[in-house]
Amino acid sequence: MIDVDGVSVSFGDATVLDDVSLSVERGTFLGLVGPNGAGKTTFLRAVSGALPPDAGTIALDGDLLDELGSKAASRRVAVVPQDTAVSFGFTARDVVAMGRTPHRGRFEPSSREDSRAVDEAFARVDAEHLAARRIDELSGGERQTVTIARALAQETPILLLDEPTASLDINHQVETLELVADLVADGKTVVAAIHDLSLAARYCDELALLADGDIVATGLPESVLTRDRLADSFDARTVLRRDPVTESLGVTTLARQPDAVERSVHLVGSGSVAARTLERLVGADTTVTVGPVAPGDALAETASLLGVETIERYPHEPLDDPTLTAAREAIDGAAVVAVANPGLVAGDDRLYELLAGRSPLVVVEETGDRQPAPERAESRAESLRLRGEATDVRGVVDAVGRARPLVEADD
Ligand SMILES: Nc1ncnc2c1ncn2[C@@H]1O[C@H](COP(=O)(O)OP(=O)(O)OP(=O)(O)O)[C@@H](O)[C@H]1O
Repeated sequence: MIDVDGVSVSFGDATVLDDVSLSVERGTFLGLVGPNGAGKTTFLRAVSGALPPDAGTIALDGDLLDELGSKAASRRVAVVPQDTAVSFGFTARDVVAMGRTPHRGRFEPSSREDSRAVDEAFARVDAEHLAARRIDELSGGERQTVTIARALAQETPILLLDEPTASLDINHQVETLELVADLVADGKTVVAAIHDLSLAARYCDELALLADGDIVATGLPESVLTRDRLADSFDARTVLRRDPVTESLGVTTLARQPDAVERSVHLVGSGSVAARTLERLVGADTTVTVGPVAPGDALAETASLLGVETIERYPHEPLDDPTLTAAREAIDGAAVVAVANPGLVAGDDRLYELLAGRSPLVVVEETGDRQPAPERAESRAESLRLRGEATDVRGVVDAVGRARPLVEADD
């Protein structure tokens, strides 16, 4: 068990960890998440004993770390650091054997016990084929595997990993975290700094969110990762949903818009252009309403994930009166109306009538992705384009910010 109590660490004037407390039960996989520079590496270095804190205590299974001595601490905690320094000329086996140093006297040769631990570590990470290779000739991912093997050869009850998946491809990310989860199932206690929140939520038993020098939340992934907390800690707008395959929490980060545009926008349209338009508008802090749109459409699904108020319509049927009234109110109430896919929208007579005199209007479409529309709809779409600010999806926030009512619409 790891007990961190009131730990503070400063570098010069900068306080990186400020009175941080955290307990990790034995046999737990704890994911340390938080923005760049939050202090995750510093926290791991403090727990490993490499960086004595300025204040507070760290205890491993009840023993104070600063009273253990470095060799005894190295028999309790192994570290897989973020940047693996390349030891030129050493073989992978030499590197893994270095994990045995805490178990030997200073000038003691390696024992049969050491050899067994090294063999087992290679077997555990399925990397026997790398043992004779030179470490400086391995790929980043292979080197990472060897570094994990070195930590396993250390045979410690606690393992700390600093961004273990950072340099790995998607298969190796999952393989590495599967391995770590197996080690935890076998009784190891693991703390890992992980940037990928979806992977962290999928594999970790618990998460600790570190931001502004303190742990702002700990607990089950779904209780720690909330939209509001991610907005506060990462300054990110996110969509959270349960992954249908893994059933764990998936986190999608919306594109951050440089400037907030605090205008109310009503978005009419359908399909992926409309969905991506919505993503950008929500990312820019506009107050958006959506519709009418049929359930199951990409726009409707995105609106539901983003918690955006949506007017629904029956698919493949003319707009009924209540839906039309709701749409008229939303369109009249918004500062700007955005139309995504004007060719499709203009094909709907009643919808087109709602939009025809509306100003200001932003018309969003992707060149090369224009929906072929029947002749009449195409000429109406052209009139919408002429009346409004025409833009592609990437430019929509700027266009909404610029859009001003046409003078004739004020008459
Ligand atoms: N040895 C050091 N001397 C001075 N400042 C340091 C030192 N180590 C870390 N810092 C500073 O402490 C802060 C936290 O760094 P740390 O590496 O712990 O963050 P992190 O959460 O691991 O970041 P990242 O996600 O980018 O890896 C940063 O502002 C960093 O510049």
